[in-house]
Amino acid sequence: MNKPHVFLAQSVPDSVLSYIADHCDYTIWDKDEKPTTEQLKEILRHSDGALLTSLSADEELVKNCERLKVISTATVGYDRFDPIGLAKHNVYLTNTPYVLDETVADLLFGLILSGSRRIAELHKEVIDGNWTDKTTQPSLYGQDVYKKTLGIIGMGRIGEKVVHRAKEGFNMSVLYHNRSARPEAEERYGAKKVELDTLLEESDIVVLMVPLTEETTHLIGKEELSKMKQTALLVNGARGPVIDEKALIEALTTNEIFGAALDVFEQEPLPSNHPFLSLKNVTLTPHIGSATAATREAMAMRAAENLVAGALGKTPVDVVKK
Ligand SMILES: NC(=O)c1ccc[n+]([C@@H]2O[C@H](COP(=O)([O-])OP(=O)(O)OC[C@H]3O[C@@H](n4cnc5c(N)ncnc54)[C@H](O)[C@@H]3O)[C@@H](O)[C@H]2O)c1
Ligand SMILES: O=C(O)[C@H](O)CO
Repeated sequence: MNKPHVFLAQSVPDSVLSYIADHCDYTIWDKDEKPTTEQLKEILRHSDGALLTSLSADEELVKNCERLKVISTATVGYDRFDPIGLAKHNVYLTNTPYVLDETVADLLFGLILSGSRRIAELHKEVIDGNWTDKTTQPSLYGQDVYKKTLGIIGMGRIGEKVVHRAKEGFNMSVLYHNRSARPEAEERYGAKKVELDTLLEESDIVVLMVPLTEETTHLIGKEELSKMKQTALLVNGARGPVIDEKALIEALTTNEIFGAALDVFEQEPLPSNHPFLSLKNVTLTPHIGSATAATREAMAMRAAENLVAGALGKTPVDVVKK
C-alpha cells in the first residue's frame, strides 16, 4: 500500500523525521524564504497532511485540497490558524498542549524574577562597566517576589503551573481571572477568582497567559494599566497583541508601573528601533517560552504523531476544537 504524503514546512529533529518516515513519504521545505501562498496551495493539493508551525492556514488555503486531512502545528497557540475554516473542508487542525507547560512556566518565573529584581537591567550595567557605589542606591532597588500577590490572567494549563511555582516556591497569594472557575486550583493553591479590575488593582505581579483571540486582543490597554499598582510588574508570556504596546510604553516611560517582562510582542522579531529597546524597566526575551532542547523535541514529536494519525485517516489526539 502507498504511504500517505506529508509536507514539512520546516526541519524536525532526526528522531521525529525517522518516526514520520516510518509511516509517510515526505517533502521538506528547505529554502530560506517561506513558501508563498500560491506555492503552499499547490503543495497542499498533493499532500495528505502538513506540518506548518511557522506559517498560517485558513479556509481559502485548503479549499481545493481534496487529499488534505490534517494541518499540524508544533505550538500550543494556534492564533495564526482558522480551525473552523479548515473543518469546513474536513481538515483537522492539531496543536501540542501539555508537553511544554512546565518549561514555559519556568521561563515565566525567570521573567518574574528578572523584572522584579531588575536582573536584566543591572546585568547590563555590570557589562557596560557601570558598577559603582551608585548601582546599589535605593533608586535601583527591586521589588520582592516572596509572599507577594500574583495575578494570573488565563488560568489554563500553563497558568496553573505558574501558580504552582508561586505558591510552593514563593509563598505567594494568588488571584486569577479566567473564563471559567478552576475549583481544584482554588482548593490546592488558595487561588481566588476575581474580576479583571480587582486583579489589576490588587496584584504585585500580573501574568498574562491567555490565548490570542478577538476578545483578548488589547485586553491590557491604557485604562487597565492605570489600575495597576505603581510598584507592579506586568509579565506577558501569551501573545504580543494581548497588550496594547503603545499604552504600555507610555506607562513604562512615566513609571506608572514598575516594569514589564515580555517574551512576546506585537511584531516579532522586534524592529531595531522599537521603543522597548531604550527602556530600562523591561526584560525582553525573543519568544523562547518553550525553547529548551528537550521540550522542543517533545513538541515536534507530538506534532508528528498528530500529523501521521491525520494523514493515515485517523483522528489525531490533539484536534483543536473551537
Ligand atoms: N511565550 C511562549 O513561548 C508561549 C508558549 C506556550 C503558550 N503560549 C501562549 O499561551 C497561551 C496559553 O496556553 P495554555 O496551554 O495555557 O492554554 P489553555 O487553553 O490551557 O489556557 C488558557 C486559559 O485562558 C482562558 N481564557 C481564554 N480566553 C479568556 C478571556 N477572554 N478572559 C479570561 N480567560 C480567558 C481559558 O479559559 C484557559 O483557561 C497559548 O494560547 C499561547 O498563545 C506562549
Ligand atoms: O504557542 C506556543 O507553543 C509557543 O508560543 C511557541 O511558539
